[in-house]
Amino acid sequence: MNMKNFINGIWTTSASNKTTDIINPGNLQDKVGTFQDSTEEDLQQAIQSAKNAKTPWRKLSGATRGQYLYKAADILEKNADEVAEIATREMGKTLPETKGETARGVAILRYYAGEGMREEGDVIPSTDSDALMFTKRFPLGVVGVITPWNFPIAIPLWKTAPALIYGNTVVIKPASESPITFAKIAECFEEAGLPAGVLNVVTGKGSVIGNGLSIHKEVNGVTFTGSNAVGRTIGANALQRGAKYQLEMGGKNPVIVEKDADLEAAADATISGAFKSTGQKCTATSRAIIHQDIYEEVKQLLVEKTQKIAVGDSLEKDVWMGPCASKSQLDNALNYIEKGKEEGAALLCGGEQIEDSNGYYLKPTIFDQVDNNMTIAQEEIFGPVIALMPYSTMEHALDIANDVDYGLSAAIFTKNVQNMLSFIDDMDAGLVRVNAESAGVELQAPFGGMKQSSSHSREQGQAAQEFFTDIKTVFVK
Ligand SMILES: NC(=O)c1ccc[n+]([C@@H]2O[C@H](COP(=O)([O-])OP(=O)(O)OC[C@H]3O[C@@H](n4cnc5c(N)ncnc54)[C@H](O)[C@@H]3O)[C@@H](O)[C@H]2O)c1
Ligand SMILES: O=CCCC(=O)C(=O)O
Repeated sequence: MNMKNFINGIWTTSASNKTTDIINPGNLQDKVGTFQDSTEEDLQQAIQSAKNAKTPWRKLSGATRGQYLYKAADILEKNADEVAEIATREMGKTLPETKGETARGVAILRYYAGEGMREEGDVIPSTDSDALMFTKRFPLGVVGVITPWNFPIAIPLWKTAPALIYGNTVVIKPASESPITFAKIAECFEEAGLPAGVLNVVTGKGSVIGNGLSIHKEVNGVTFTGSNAVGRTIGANALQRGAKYQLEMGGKNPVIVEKDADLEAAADATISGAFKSTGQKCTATSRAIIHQDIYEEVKQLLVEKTQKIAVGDSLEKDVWMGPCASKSQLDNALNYIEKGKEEGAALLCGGEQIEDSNGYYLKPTIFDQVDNNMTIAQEEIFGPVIALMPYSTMEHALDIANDVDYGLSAAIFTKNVQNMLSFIDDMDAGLVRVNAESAGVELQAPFGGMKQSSSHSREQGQAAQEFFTDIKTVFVK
């Protein structure tokens, strides 16, 4: 597909007359399509069209806006196989994973469609007995949405759907690795009859289009998911001009395995958390902190299970782990592996690219003898690499787990209630999971990180209302 920008309800080519190719990272002969290498002029048109559409859209009832989302959900459900296959070909996640993600996208749309009928304010008793005091929520106006490639369906939808239902209009810049996936979703909104200008899609370089959204004075709010380096700049740009912003960024997520845990279940969850989606989830497990008494046993289990992982073309049946999403993702993971070896960690398995393959395939990798000061224990790798570390007491485990700049998600495996409670209270992470892997976000619950993982806001569930609306306190007498 040769994707165009979607501006004011029309699929439009960029003023640059330039496009960029998208190549399947699992099969370098497979050209998935092209996208527009857009300019500031294209972005300006998209923002203007979102601005023109914002008052009529805001004036519709929430229930009416919800009907568009319900229709888009039905169309996405009908097109699910096509959307999932494009997503797999663009960013390399396996087909069962992208099918699951498409179903999640449908559910996100339906959840927020229902939001159009739910309460949006509180009545607060006034000190004046003759007065009525209440709060009412209002949309921000034009919202800029900047998204990564690793959840190319769910993340754009968990931002766009609440933005729209609460009455905002949207200009979205999807990641350059997975824009066609979002074009397919935009087509669902188009087919659902969404009024022109309410949703606009502009592709291109992050430094031009993403940055442009963050500095444009007509963009009232910016919601970003991606790396910390980029997020910091976007936040600073938005703050400087007084726009609302929300940043969801990286993680360095631990799993703690206590000696009383079901070790098989813990090992399975560690493998799944670390290597599903080729380790490219913000919630991926990248550190396994294991009680010293069971360390060798768990290590053995992890290595045995990892050696059985079928790595290959994500469109093929029975493949469990696909390629890295791009050459730069592969190179980045390989650099961290080299760094791990240089700093003295011991490679237990993996650690190298799969030669003779037709894509960016990396063997799932486990490191032993990792010190928490090592780079591989501190920095987000965003690839299929896990570092194992032993601990002696629960306090020690939590010290190791918390000794990083990030605080997105964390898991523990234990049968001991006191350990569970200590973990829930003392683990600095926005998502803490007990006897479950570190990845796994539910659309109806708040999601976001502590420390450097987030701007301390939350996405999804009802929490999304906090970002996508402003509150007015109304006093009537
Ligand atoms: N916390 C979360 O919810 C969450 C979810 C998914 C991914 N992530 C994080 O995302 C990262 C991986 O995604 P990525 O590689 O796409 O991240 P990225 O920061 O490189 O890109 C994210 C988006 O920002 C755009 N961008 C790039 N440079 C920009 C600039 N100068 N100004 C404005 N926009 C710019 C990109 O084009 C893309 O659309 C990881 O760090 C991962 O942890 C976080
Ligand atoms: O990459 C970040 C999102 C993670 C997620 O959606 C999940 O773990 O389910």
